[in-house]
Amino acid sequence: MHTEVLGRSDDGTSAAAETSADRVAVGADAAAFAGTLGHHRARDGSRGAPVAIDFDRPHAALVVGKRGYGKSYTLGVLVEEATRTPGVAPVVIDPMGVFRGLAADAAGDLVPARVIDDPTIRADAIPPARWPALVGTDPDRPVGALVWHAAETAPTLDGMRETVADSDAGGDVRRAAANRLRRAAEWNVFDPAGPDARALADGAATVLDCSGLDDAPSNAVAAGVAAALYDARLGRPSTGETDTPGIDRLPWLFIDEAHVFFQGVASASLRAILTRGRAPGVSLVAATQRPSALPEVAVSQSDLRVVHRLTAGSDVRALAAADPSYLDADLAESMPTAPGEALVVDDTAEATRTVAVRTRDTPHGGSSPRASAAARAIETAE
Ligand SMILES: Nc1ncnc2c1ncn2[C@@H]1O[C@H](COP(=O)(O)OP(=O)(O)OP(=O)(O)O)[C@@H](O)[C@H]1O
Repeated sequence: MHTEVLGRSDDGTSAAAETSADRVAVGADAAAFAGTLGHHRARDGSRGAPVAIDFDRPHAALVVGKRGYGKSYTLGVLVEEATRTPGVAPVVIDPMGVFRGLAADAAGDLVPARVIDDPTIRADAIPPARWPALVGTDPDRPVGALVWHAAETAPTLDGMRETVADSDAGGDVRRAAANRLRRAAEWNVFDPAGPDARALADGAATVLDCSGLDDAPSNAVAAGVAAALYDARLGRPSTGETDTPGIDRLPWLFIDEAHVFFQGVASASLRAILTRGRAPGVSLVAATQRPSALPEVAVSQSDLRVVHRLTAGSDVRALAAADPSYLDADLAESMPTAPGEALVVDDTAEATRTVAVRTRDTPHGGSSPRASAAARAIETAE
């Protein structure tokens, strides 16, 4: 049965800008650069032809849906497929610790993946202007201004703390800034050695487990990793580095609970990928149950939208704002009803498809614990 590849036009090209991926694809089997998402689902519920997603060109994708309808599960399917695609470097920001199963044994082809339990970034991966917000202070107040100055002066958190200690600001301001930076040090996410874009782009998927971190340090990790991957593809040194750690593979950054990151200090780095990532070949797949909490640019810049069931009017409206003319029915009326079912809006082919997303080849860790399952387990043990 013919596989339809979403995100790719009939002649095999996509709307995305030319990148070095073109060179990789020359003479190669185009199917190797597409990943199976599932099958077409007809109106009567019957299963149609396979549907794949294009991994040859960079894309900006959204996966949305209310709790329990398969958003994280589908993100996992996409990571599995990206990991099996040559020339792609998948990196997952995992705020809930539900993608750890990607590193377990897979059914079918290997899914080479590693989990990093304590992700770190360089302090200077966060632009100085964003340091005050990161540590919860106002850049227009003396404490925030001192934190900003420290970030401009020193590339490491230790160096920033020294700058604050040595400053001639008033005692209260100095103490308050020192306290903020001490708390940031307690997050244990700042390390002058990390992350290395080349290590992240060695071909295996990397899952950055942020489940032990609050929103602010999780945002710091996402911002630092996004900036490192973007800079590496541009072949320019990340802040503070002297060499140019270019990477050949095309990074795909997968972010679950994306609203947390678009509302935090990571937002600017994610927006940069959305608006300028195609030329250097950096892709973003953002998943959220609350599309209305994303900035408008996250919806308008996405060229692939995988829509699981959504019922809140504000969320449906946020997506409908990007509703293309080729979506023939009202988005609310086209909403999938069952978990694992999705409406895929493909701007490249200017088409929508109803897809039954395939089952995971690695264990999915997202289901909520259920009392009924616990009771059954206790009964079996007795
Ligand atoms: N394509 C699928 N095939 C089989 N089962 C699925 C599929 N998609 C979802 N499910 C089932 O639905 C459950 C809920 O999916 P998932 O954990 O992805 O929900 P979610 O929308 O991400 O919710 P949350 O916001 O709580 O993370 C999964 O644990 C799985 O059992």
